[in-house]
Amino acid sequence: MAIKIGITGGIGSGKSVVSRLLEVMGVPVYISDIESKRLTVSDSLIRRELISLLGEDIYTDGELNKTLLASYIFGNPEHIRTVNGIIHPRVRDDFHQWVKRYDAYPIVGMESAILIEAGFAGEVDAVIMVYAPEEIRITRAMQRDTAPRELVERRVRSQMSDEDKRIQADFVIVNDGETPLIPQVLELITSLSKNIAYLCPPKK
Ligand SMILES: CC(C)(COP(=O)(O)OP(=O)(O)OC[C@H]1O[C@@H](n2cnc3c(N)ncnc32)[C@H](O)[C@@H]1O)[C@@H](O)C(=O)NCCC(=O)NCCS
Ligand SMILES: Nc1ncnc2c1ncn2[C@@H]1O[C@H](COP(=O)(O)OP(=O)(O)OP(=O)(O)O)[C@@H](O)[C@H]1O
Repeated sequence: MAIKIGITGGIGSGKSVVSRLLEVMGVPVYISDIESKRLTVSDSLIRRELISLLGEDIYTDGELNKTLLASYIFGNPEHIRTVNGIIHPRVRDDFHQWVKRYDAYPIVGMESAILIEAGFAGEVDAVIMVYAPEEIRITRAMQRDTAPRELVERRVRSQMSDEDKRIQADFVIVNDGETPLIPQVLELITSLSKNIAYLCPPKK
């Protein structure tokens, strides 16, 4: 059975960059942002519940109205809980199916900014935190999304602070733009591989 790692970190921390490096090194990664968007379109239960919560406008020409959903959830903890309660159970089920498909791999990953908040940390064997100071994260997200500071800060405030997440992580990758990234990812793989050897001793 594959070792499952969760890759987390706040908006703009560099999870996608780290996940890409892991994939290049042979670790398949389930990207929750992408898969949850796919499910909001393809899963009839999610569609039905989002329409009954937010009306028909939540889908435009069959596509999710991301602007409407984002303005509903970000900045309102009650709304975010309701929407997460509709989407996250289906993401969890989908991840279980995905893991079965990648069972031949020694290590697989799940990337989610809200791995801990969403309770997905319980689905993985180790939590990897990609850490960058908040101001760097905000600047990166503003540049990447050509988004105003206020919008990015609202999303930052919808997430657990990275300082709190860091305490719960098994392994921290620092992505502050100064500490080299690749050696840290290699160290992570080496340390996980040692655990695999320990858990699955070679057959004689
Ligand atoms: C609100 C949506 C439509 C906004 O889409 P958009 O393309 O503008 O942003 P994107 O998906 O790239 O999200 C950007 C970042 O916002 C943050 N974010 C997204 N959803 C959440 C959430 N429920 N709680 C806290 N932060 C979130 C993450 O850091 C994410 O990486 C989209 O994020 C969404 O459908 N969110 C609800 C589903 C969810 O919880 N996704 C997170 C992974 S399970
Ligand atoms: N070490 C770095 N040096 C320079 N730019 C970086 C570095 N790490 C990440 N970036 C850039 O910062 C932006 C945010 O990184 P990335 O998309 O990986 O963050 P993320 O944690 O996946 O964010 P989100 O939660 O919003 O999906 C991207 O444009 C990325 O190219």
